[in-house]
Amino acid sequence: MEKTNGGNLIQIKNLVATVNLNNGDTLVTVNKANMELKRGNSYAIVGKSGSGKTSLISIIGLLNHSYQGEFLYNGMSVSTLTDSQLSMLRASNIGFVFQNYSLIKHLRVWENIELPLLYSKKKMNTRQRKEAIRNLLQSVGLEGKENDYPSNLSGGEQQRVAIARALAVSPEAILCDEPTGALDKKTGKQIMDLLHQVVLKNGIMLLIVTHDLDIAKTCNTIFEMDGGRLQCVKYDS
Ligand SMILES: Nc1ncnc2c1ncn2[C@@H]1O[C@H](COP(=O)(O)OP(=O)(O)OP(=O)(O)O)[C@@H](O)[C@H]1O
Repeated sequence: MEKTNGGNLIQIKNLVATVNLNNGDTLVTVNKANMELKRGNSYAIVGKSGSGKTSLISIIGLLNHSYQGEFLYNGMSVSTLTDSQLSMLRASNIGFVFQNYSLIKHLRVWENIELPLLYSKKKMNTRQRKEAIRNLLQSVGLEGKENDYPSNLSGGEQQRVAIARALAVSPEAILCDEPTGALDKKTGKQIMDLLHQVVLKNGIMLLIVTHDLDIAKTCNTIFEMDGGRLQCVKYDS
């Protein structure tokens, strides 16, 4: 896919998402949202509980394809892609980091990081995967932990594994839903420092959803959601 479009990795225009409630009503979760998300930049979405943050990031992460409006990825309309093309685009280009780390408990650290490499279109042999995993562990400061199980690691260390797993496919975007939500303030700051360091180094677009304004302020741009409406409240040129 060609990487043009003025540095925009993702553009959404007048994006609307709805859910059908049990009582027959329709709830608008995302109401005419507009965003331009560029490579190498970081973005935060803040807003009250229920304001639509997760609904929006799920669409941007290609996890939910049910919306109206325009969604361009690398200048190409996502609505023209088939389900399998969307899955491949997501698996090969987007890394996810969640509040609860979402590691597979019965797999060792290195096996958790290996999983996206096995599903990506960027095929590697066993030796290349081992080398990639060693480099990834080094980049998140977890050398020597490759054979541990997630339950033997601290919360901060588990989130570092999740970041290494997100980085494994050399993604164009990393999307995080409350990445520091389960961590103390100091560890949360270390995780954000790490995220900013790896996205800058690799020219990745970082988008985080957070309740924590101090965490949001570490990003170039802050959006606020309120009742499904999205507004840009801070922008660094
Ligand atoms: N599948 C669904 N069925 C019914 N209501 C839904 C569904 N998904 C989302 N909602 C509602 O849509 C609104 C937006 O939800 P969303 O999870 O996007 O908010 P949020 O800002 O991420 O909230 P939080 O910060 O608590 O995670 C909420 O009122 C939620 O209850």
